[in-house]
Amino acid sequence: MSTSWPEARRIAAGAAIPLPVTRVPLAEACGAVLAESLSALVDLPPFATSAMDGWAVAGPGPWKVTGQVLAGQESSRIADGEAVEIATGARMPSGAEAVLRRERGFVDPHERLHVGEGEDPHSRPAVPAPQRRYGESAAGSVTTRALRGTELGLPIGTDIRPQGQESRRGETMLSTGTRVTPAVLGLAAAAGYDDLPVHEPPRVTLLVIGDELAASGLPDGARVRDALGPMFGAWLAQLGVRTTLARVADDAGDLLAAVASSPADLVITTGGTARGPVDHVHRVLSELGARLLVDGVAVRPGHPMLLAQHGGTRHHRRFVAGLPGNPLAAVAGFVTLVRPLLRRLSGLDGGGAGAAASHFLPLGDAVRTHPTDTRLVPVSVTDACAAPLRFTGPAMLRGLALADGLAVVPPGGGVVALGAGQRVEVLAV
Ligand SMILES: Nc1nc2c(c(=O)[nH]1)N[C@H]1C(S)=C(S)[C@@H](COP(=O)(O)OP(=O)(O)OC[C@H]3O[C@@H](n4cnc5c(N)ncnc54)[C@H](O)[C@@H]3O)O[C@H]1N2
Ligand code: MOO
Repeated sequence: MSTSWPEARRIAAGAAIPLPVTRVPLAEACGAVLAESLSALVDLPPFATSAMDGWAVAGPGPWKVTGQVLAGQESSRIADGEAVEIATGARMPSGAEAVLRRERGFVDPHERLHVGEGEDPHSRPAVPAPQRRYGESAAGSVTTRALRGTELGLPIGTDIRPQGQESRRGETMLSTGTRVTPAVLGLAAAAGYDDLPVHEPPRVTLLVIGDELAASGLPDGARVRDALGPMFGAWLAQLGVRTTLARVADDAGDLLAAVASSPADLVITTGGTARGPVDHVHRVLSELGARLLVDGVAVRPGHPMLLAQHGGTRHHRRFVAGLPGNPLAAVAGFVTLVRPLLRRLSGLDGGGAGAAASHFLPLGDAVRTHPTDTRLVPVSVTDACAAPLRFTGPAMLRGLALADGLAVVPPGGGVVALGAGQRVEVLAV
């Protein structure tokens, strides 16, 4: 009895429990999923810094320039009427109230800093003046009042990055269940982390079944190239999964040994799910005493897909996902069963950038429905519409290779097509 497509997806997501938590150095954390929320270990920035190269000033100008402070240096307090030359990112001296950008001020021959541009070419700033000068209105005319006003003092806080502007110490910046991306690593480092608590990445054994499959070279005689090993190997790596690939002959004993000896959290098989003379997946699962959670799904392509649980313990479950051999059918099995299961094992809970595996879009063209089964249709996304592609038979990958996603077309019942403009879920591929 086949399971409906939405139910199969729910069963796969609900079957797994997140893998144990471990702390790993930042250099090893990319792709894993945060097992705790990420809070700042310090204020960010940890101290007030200059946002620009120029001068840190205190009180009204003109100012006496008393020294220089570079990024990474400490500086002493400045008093009203004083300034220090300052570099972007340098710690603001105490007493300083604002930063005057280099291109908006000049130092006269008596070491006094003014707002504006100096008359003496030697006193001009090294950096060319911008087209619109400080105190100039957006319309382009310099108003004397604005210039005189700025000479009196810059608005307090000008071009200063205040301490804690981005985050206060202890503030939660990312929630548990966020995928660690390069940006997350950068943020974690800035916030003071050397290692991160993450879920162990799932381990997968990918068993590509079929005597007819060649691993390299041109297909010859009655053999074809294995398309699924390269495709799923790369896809699993993108999901942060450690994968071992093995090719298995159409032999029940070989398959049984390969599944039984795998230490992985999830064994994925491809091929051998139907009822042909050498389709051994069901028999092998039965010999292993595996419990079938999903045995056939009302979806096109991919209806022979299955999911089973075998061995493992109460706290560490182990699974077998049987994907059909037809390549696009195998992809349907991957997005329906494998990806939801792996997301849950990894500890993903839907938070964070790039976490969404699907979104909703209007169809660019009408799509035929299946009376009783969900259809997964390769689509390209143009002008925020999902446009169905050609070359999308179950044995084909040409359409999928151009696709941005798979549109989920629910069973039609009596309705033969979904019209253009109807909104559908689009699964990322
Ligand atoms: N009598 C029936 N026959 C079939 C049915 C059915 O309901 N009744 N379902 C068909 C459907 S739908 C599918 S999908 C396939 C599923 O078959 P299997 O999972 O048993 O897969 P195989 O028979 O091993 O292979 C099918 C097809 O796919 C090619 N293949 C397999 N692995 C790869 C690979 N790694 N790379 C490229 N191509 C691969 C294989 O050569 C076959 O052409 O069953 C239908 N039959
Ligand atoms: O499930 Mo088969 O999916 O139609 O190719």
